[in-house]
Amino acid sequence: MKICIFGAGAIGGYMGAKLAQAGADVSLVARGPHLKAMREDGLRLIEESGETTVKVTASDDAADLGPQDYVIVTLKAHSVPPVVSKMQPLIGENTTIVSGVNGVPWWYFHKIGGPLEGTRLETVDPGNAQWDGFGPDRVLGCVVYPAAEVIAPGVVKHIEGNRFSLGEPDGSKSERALTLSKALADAGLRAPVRPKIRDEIWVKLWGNLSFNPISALTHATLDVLCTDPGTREVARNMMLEAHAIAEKLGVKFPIDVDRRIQGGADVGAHRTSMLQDLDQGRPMEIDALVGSVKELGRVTETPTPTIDTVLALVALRGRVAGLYGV
Ligand SMILES: NC(=O)C1=CN([C@@H]2O[C@H](COP(=O)(O)OP(=O)(O)OC[C@H]3O[C@@H](n4cnc5c(N)ncnc54)[C@H](OP(=O)(O)O)[C@@H]3O)[C@@H](O)[C@H]2O)C=CC1
Ligand SMILES: CC(C)(CO)C(=O)C(=O)O
Repeated sequence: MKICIFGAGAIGGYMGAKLAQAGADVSLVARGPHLKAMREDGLRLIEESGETTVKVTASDDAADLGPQDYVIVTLKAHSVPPVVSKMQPLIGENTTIVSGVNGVPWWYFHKIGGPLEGTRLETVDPGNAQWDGFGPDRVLGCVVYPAAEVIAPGVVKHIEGNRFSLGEPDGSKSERALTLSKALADAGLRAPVRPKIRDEIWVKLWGNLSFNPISALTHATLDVLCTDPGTREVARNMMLEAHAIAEKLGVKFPIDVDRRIQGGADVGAHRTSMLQDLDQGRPMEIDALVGSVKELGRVTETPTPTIDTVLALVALRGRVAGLYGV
């Protein structure tokens, strides 16, 4: 079974190293100095349990790797649409595409049923690049829980977590989902196949939607922004607006907003990924994490005044830094 990880940075590098260590037939698509280092010296993974270096097949050209059984996309959300055409050599008749990207996935309304079936989302899939270029039937949903970082070219530091929840858009326990789940489990990762992957997407999204832009605007860590009375209230209002949208879409939340905020506070003095991107001059994932929820507000005719306000502020912050909308 051939697995290609497209965008093998922090998350893709972590997953790729674990799969390679377990002897899976895995290849990585990356670029720049990180690719060069992985090719020359292997991929080094630093975990709490120790450090390992594994030899990997890596390229910046999908044509070197050929058709795959699974392509796991671990790019930042805004990096995917521009590379859909570059990914075509990886896609054969039965290739499954796993979307390991934060935020509202582009395939959200595929096989959801009801009047919104097939709705496309411009914020995450401008011009329908993924919908048309991959085809939604290939997609297996994924919620990424681990935290990791590329700390030097060719070196990935795992911070915490090993769960990649998988789920079919129609909720079925398909053969392709179970097969990938087993391959990931054999590599020491947790990959449960969920019947309602959208419910899990929303619980994760609750945090990314609110904590990430608030941290980028205030430079506060999670423990601070989740407990400061003012920013906690902003996060709470954003989450309640998102809750109203999600409920109209049939989502059932297993926890309430206060528990979700407490969960954020418990993570401690963590700088969210959006704040790290701002600090390090990398494009910010604003559309996938915040703009997409505003778009879903319009789709479901749900008011999103707090989300709109925070989006306007963080979008301008990103533009002023040259890291958004350029
Ligand atoms: N990191 C984390 O802890 C977590 C991340 N996530 C989510 O997972 C997704 C991936 O994030 P993360 O792993 O942090 O991102 P990274 O930026 O670390 O990884 C993406 C990698 O893809 C490379 N890349 C971009 N474009 C191309 C291209 N055209 N060809 C080849 N390589 C390319 C990037 O290179 P370059 O650096 O040169 O741009 C980078 O190495 C995001 O949606 C994120 O929100 C979710 C949970 C936690
Ligand atoms: C902050 C956290 C843990 C949840 O919003 C996260 O996923 C991120 O940093 O992007």
